[in-house]
Amino acid sequence: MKQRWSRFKEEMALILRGYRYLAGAGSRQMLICYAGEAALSALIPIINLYFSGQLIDELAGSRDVNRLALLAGLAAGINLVLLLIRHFCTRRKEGLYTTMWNDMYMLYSRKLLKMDYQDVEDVRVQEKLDKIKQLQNWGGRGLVTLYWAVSDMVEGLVGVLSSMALALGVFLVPVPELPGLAGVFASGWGTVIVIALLLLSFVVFKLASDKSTQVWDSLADDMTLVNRLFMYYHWTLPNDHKQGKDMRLYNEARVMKQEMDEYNSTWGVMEKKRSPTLGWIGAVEAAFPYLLSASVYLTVTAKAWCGAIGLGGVVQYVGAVSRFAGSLQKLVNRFTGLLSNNEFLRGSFEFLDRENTKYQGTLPTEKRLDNEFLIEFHDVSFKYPGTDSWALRHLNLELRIGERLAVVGRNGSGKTTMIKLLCRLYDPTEGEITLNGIDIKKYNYDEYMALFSVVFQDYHLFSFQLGQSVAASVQYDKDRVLHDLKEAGLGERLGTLPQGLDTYITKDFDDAGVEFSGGETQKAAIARALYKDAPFLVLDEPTAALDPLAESEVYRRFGEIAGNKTAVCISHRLSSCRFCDRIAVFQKGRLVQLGSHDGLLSEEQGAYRRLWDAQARYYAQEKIDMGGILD
Ligand SMILES: Nc1ncnc2c1ncn2[C@@H]1O[C@H](COP(=O)(O)OP(=O)(O)OP(=O)(O)O)[C@@H](O)[C@H]1O
Repeated sequence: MKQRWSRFKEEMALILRGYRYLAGAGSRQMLICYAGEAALSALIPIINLYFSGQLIDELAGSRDVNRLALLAGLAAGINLVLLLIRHFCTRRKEGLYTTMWNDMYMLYSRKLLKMDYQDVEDVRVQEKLDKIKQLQNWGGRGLVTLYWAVSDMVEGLVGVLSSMALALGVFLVPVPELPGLAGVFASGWGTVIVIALLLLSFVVFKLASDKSTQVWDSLADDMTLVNRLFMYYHWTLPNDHKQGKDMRLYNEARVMKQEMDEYNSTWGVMEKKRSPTLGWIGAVEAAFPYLLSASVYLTVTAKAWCGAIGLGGVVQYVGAVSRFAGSLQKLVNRFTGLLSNNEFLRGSFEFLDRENTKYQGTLPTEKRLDNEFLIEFHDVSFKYPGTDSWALRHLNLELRIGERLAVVGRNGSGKTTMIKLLCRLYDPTEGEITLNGIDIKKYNYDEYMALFSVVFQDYHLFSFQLGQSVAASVQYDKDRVLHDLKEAGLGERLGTLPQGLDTYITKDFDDAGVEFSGGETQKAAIARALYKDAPFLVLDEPTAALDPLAESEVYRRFGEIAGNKTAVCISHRLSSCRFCDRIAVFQKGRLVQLGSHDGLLSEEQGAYRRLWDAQARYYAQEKIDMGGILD
């Protein structure tokens, strides 16, 4: 018993935590409006029942005009005031509705944005979030349940208390002894039967609610993958125009159809599994309030039959009883629903409470105008979480101040991984990376990140206005943005944009937006890195999408663009490496060569020489095939 009580207290504490969370997330007003509207919705009919009973008794009895007028006036006045307040709450609530959903989604997106990057990439974390969203959108479970529960809980509670107050009289009226069933219900036994049914209802509601929770939860596990496929096939693929070309050229609609058929049959099986159980649970839940009402109706009828209560009393009590049954069902249903929802609430909090495990240092980074920052990799090795193979092994490397370092190597040799470690998106599995002699983990993470401007291979520009995208900010320095766009080679194109920096990239938010070509988008991404003006400039395949002239321009002016920054450039175009001070050659996760272009070329058996020869041969062949057109 003690254990049950402490379990119950735990459950209640979790529900309260949920409400505090929502109120803290900006939904306090919304919750108050919900509660106000619900309380008045329950109270108004009860007040009307009371006045109806009084008016009928007066009409059937002394028919005093003054008292009739007073009762009618009071009823109308109270109704008017309460209806106005309720209307206000409803309107306000509707106005806050969008904000509420915004707050709800923001809770999760804010958490994702602050989460360690390695967790965001982790498919298990993604699955957890998918499950939360799926339960929220389909079953209305999790935090969102607390919103809907406010209405029913308050309406139910106010309804139960007020109808009990109104109906109490029927159980207290003294009655003469009556024969048969009427005697049972008119006597104290009627009250006992009502109370027994009431208690039984609680038990049945709780059992039914537990069962339905079990069904939902087991389905949620099964459905997570199906739901992801659903979103991918029905939403991501058809709606992302960038996928449209491949979809058509490779007739991928065929694959989609097959997958959708598969999905539909899985869905059908799930539905079949769910429907009967949830159906009978609903039927049992609905039956009990009716049994309860029937027993009170019998009590009222028996007492009215023997003349213990008048016509007005019958209207008042019958009305109160039916409201009581409805309110009780609502209250118990919602309350047990809230308790069973705790299972999902726990899932939401597990996600929201997930601690960042990445060590958060406190040291501020030095603010150096001379960019005297020295980064060193000390015997660094790295495995991606959940994998057994080393993506990087025993890396020792120094990024010298102000130097231009090119990083080359075959696909999968660990180049991008090195950049991810450099920016602390991941921490080394072994070894350490230092900045000016201190382990980078000890620095304040945000300050450390501020040292890097990176253009990743899979860079992403948001569909904002061009100026805002480059500055990554709503307010920005226009002259600097213009300068950096020109530096990145987008100056000429900028002149053709009717709205200049205010032009939206893509048509997602504006019909007049521009769809940049792949190369133009890459130039804008380079401009964004330049605008950040961090001491380290890291470019991962920065010219993959550029035309030959634009590419040679970027490399020719690489030194100028990088200024006094330390620049790291990953590239498969080895000719571009000639512009760099040193070249690091990676092979199967290891740094196998490090030196200048000329030095590395002179090592005839070296990896760099092999890569160079392979590429040079290709260009020489192309030159022959094209009959010297390129000369
Ligand atoms: N998120 C990840 N999870 C698990 N393994 C990964 C992940 N990202 C990369 N890898 C693996 O790590 C190894 C190194 O990948 P990395 O992206 O660093 O190669 P790269 O040299 O940049 O290749 P490329 O030239 O193709 O861009 C590869 O074997 C790759 O499959």
